[in-house]
Amino acid sequence: MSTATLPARVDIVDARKSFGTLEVLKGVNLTVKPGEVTVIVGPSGSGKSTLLRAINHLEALSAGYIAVDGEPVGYRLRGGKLHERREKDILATRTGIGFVFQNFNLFPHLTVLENVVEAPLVAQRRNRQEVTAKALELLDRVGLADKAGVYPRQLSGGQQQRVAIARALALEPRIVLFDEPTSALDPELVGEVLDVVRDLASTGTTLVVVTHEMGFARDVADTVVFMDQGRVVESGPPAQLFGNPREERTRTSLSKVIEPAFNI
Ligand SMILES: Nc1ncnc2c1ncn2[C@@H]1O[C@H](COP(=O)(O)OP(=O)(O)OP(=O)(O)O)[C@@H](O)[C@H]1O
Repeated sequence: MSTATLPARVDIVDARKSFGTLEVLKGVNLTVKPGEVTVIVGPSGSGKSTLLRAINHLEALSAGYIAVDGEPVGYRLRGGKLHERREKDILATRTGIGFVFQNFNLFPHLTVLENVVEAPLVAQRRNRQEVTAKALELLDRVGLADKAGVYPRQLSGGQQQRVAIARALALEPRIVLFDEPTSALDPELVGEVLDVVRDLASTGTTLVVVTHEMGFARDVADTVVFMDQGRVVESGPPAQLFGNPREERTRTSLSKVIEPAFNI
């Protein structure tokens, strides 16, 4: 295995983010261990997506930092101080991080195969033949080998999201971030996407998943992180968070899902 595909570790250190006067992240500290699945849950507006986007530097933090394998995202450590990186360097970091968006974000004018090969060809300047072979392999893995030549509009939401996952994996990322990957889907399509994420989790890639799917959190997460109002209230194994939380706020918020999660 090349070092490019070794699972990454993420250290989030006192992460703060404000939009104008709205403080969305109020000092988040969290470590994501290599090869583990970390699932972030919490009420709407608690800052989950903002935190996830900051890992990929789609949002710049107002203070604190996030390091992927010890390297601060978007910044360079020099003389004990953080200096902002150039856009070119940020893009290079980003290609080691796969990101799956809520709304798939596929290019509508490109075929499925073209969507998957675009980033490795353009951002990573890899060999077309090698990238195409890998893309076809990935499409097969997400159950869409027969859809390589069609356009996103010809696919269901679940299929589009599976293409988006194949596209993220084509970058051979050290970590894949999922931002509510099933929330734009009809209920009957949620399972097919979660199955692909489950399969990926079993391969030992570092995954960070923001989701409202508590059954998924319970079954697949190594660590569940409960966020509320811009802070991590509590994190730990699913059995602790859902079954025996330390914090009253976790219990109150997750109590609605504890029963369904454990009595299936
Ligand atoms: N670009 C932005 N400009 C201004 N406010 C923003 C921006 N992005 C997010 N916010 C605000 O930050 C807060 C946290 O948003 P965020 O999407 O991180 O929460 P969340 O926990 O992921 O919520 P949800 O579960 O509803 O997706 C919300 O009040 C949101 O309106």
